[in-house]
Amino acid sequence: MPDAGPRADRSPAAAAGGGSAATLAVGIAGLGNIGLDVARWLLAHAPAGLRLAAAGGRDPAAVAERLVSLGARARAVALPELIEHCDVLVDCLSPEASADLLDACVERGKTIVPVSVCVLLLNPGLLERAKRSGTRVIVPSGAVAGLDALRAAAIGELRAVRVKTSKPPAGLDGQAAAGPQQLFAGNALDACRAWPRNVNIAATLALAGLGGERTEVQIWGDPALARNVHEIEIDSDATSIRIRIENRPSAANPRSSALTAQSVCEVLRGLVEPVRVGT
Ligand SMILES: NC(=O)C1=CN([C@@H]2O[C@H](COP(=O)(O)OP(=O)(O)OC[C@H]3O[C@@H](n4cnc5c(N)ncnc54)[C@H](O)[C@@H]3O)[C@@H](O)[C@H]2O)C=CC1
Ligand SMILES: O=C([O-])CC(=O)C(=O)O
Repeated sequence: MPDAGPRADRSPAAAAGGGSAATLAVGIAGLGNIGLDVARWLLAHAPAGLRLAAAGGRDPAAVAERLVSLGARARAVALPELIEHCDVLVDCLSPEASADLLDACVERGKTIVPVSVCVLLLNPGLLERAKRSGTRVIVPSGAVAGLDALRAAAIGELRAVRVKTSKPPAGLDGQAAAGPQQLFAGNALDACRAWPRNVNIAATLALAGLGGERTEVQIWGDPALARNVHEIEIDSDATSIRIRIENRPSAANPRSSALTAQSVCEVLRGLVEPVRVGT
């Protein structure tokens, strides 16, 4: 194995593309529902090697107030500056704001963890530029399960990936009907265009598997549901998988499942934990 030399930095910060400090500085863009949950976890439970260094938003004064209310000593900055203050940028913005931030960050050679995955599917140039510049993009599993097996199946002949998302009306901009109602049927690209805040899991499945054009998506509103339900079918030459996920909606934003923030925390934990379980 080639010797990396005496100056090679093997710290978590270096592995994440950041500086040489022993502690990874995490920046959170958007202290909304998911961003706040991730911040709370970092403040209360972050493993050694991770710290909340900064948060950014449209209004830095409002971000500063939120940080104070959490008892955090992290910096509050404007969004474009956030990347300067962290090794890992967790992007918890809604899609319309996330596109601009990711565009500014993909050439900075740091690590980005974006939750609005539809933005990546709709702008494939972002991932291409990130690859060229050595910017690491870690797409969290978010509200979906089964990506480990999907990625493994994609090594072989992946034949079909289908996802049916059903949410209570409050999770779908209040679309109410007397019974279950189909709101969309088509591919993941068109689903992301039409429902960018609601089908990030479809975008994630598409990136891991068959791509946006071949990943089949249905969206249903169902007033009888109390949870966000995702039914996934994966067929390949090696396996047939059926997954049913029943996610508790977040109290602060019923569109987003509580599992999403936990998934981001698990990504962050994985950056500093030597032991990894699962693909
Ligand atoms: N990957 C996944 O499985 C999932 C992804 N999501 C994505 O996560 C996103 C965030 O979810 P939540 O935290 O629940 O939403 P939220 O609405 O509570 O938070 C959104 C944040 O974006 C900020 N923001 C919105 N527009 C902005 C603008 N123009 N400029 C600057 N900041 C702006 C808001 O101030 C807020 O801090 C969702 O919009 C959705 O796209 C949601 C659920 C699952
Ligand atoms: O949180 C969920 O259950 C799914 C969701 O909103 C998304 O995929 O964007």
